[in-house]
Amino acid sequence: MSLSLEHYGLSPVTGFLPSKPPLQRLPDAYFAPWENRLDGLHEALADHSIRKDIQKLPLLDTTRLQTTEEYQRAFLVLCFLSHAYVWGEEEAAKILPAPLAVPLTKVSDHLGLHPVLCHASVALWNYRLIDEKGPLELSNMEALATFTGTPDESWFHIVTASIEIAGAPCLPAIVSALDHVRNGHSAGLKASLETIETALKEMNRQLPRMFERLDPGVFYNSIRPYLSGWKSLEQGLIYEACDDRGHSFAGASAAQSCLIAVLDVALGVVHHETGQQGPNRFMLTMRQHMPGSHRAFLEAVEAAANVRPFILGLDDSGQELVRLYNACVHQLKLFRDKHVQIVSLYVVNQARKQDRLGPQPKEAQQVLGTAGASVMPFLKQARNETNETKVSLDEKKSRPSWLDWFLGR
Ligand code: HEM
Repeated sequence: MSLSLEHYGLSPVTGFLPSKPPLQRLPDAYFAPWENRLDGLHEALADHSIRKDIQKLPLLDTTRLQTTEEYQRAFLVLCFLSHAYVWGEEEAAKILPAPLAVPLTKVSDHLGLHPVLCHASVALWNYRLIDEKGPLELSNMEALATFTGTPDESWFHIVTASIEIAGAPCLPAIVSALDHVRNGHSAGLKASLETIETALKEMNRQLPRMFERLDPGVFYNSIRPYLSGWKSLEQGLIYEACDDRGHSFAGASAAQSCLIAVLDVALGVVHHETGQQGPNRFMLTMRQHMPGSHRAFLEAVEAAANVRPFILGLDDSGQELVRLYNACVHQLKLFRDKHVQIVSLYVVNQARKQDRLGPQPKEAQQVLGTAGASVMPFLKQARNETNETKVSLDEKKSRPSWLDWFLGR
């Protein structure tokens, strides 16, 4: 049976972004203490008054939240306040106070997320349309929440969101590609792959726009520290009045983008542990930082993934489909090429500048991302694995056929 995007709360137009712009405030005035504290967050961070303020917050009852949109807004507000609380003073906090910890844990459980900032809270649910009647595109978007109040940070969040928008047509195309393969409908599969290739090209056009208004120094020194999770805290973070143990959750990273993960599984790109055999554990962990319904969609596509085995089973008359399949994989590889350049500029070079690392490339490879990955070897391997997924006609002859794959399931 065909996968239904609607069933997973996804839109054929906006993809993993909500079909309507996110709430800008929680409508119930009961939640005003949270919303008021988020207003001017960067000013409170600049004058180091944030912890004192947050400690005065009341412990609010999340059962008053009604809709999914309200839960998403509450999650965003509580995540921004929590990261401001932990990282907002010279020494990181070790305990998240109950007025944040309790509602954040409840709201994140409801959404199928960990109680920590993630790609959904910084990019998917964090934009407004400048002209409400205007188009959903970068020039008409602004971030709802930032830590720094800088245009750079807003740009960082909305360029990321605009890549999700550019990739949205991939979702219905992936669903139809799975159906066409199941029905042996080559013409339909061709149309689906063409849509995916076009969308990936648009994603690749959006990604370098990051350079236009995001200053590397501002990103590395001012924005990035707030995106970090709790892995660098020796005992992890204790969520007061929830449980007694420390939690070492990863921070926000677009490695939690379900879009890229779903493109990988749909096209049959497999990622291994860096320099080793076996599945890439970091990428699997990132799935736990995707909203539960998005993760469920990813798993459903993964369970049904049939495009690559079908392509491998084609005879010489299927060359056009092989070419199209390779074109999609190539665009995904180009995305990772551009991403490696971005990470070199915004993370590795900045880390070197700070003298935390020596000038040797080998040492620079030890830089960790906000989600805790050792960056360069991991990203380059992911890029190479994508490239190696391309199919050559010679290779096809030595691989198991589509029928072998189907019978082996
Ligand atoms: C200034 C912009 C960006 C920087 C500095 C950056 C940095 C990083 C870093 C350091 C990692 C390693 C994992 C970790 O976080 O620990 C990573 C992984 C990743 N990032 Fe980004 N990133 C940026 C923008 C984006 C955007 C806009 C996307 C797509 C929406 C994206 C998608 C990914 C993906 C999918 C991974 C996992 C590795 C892979 O699948 O190739 N990144 N990024």
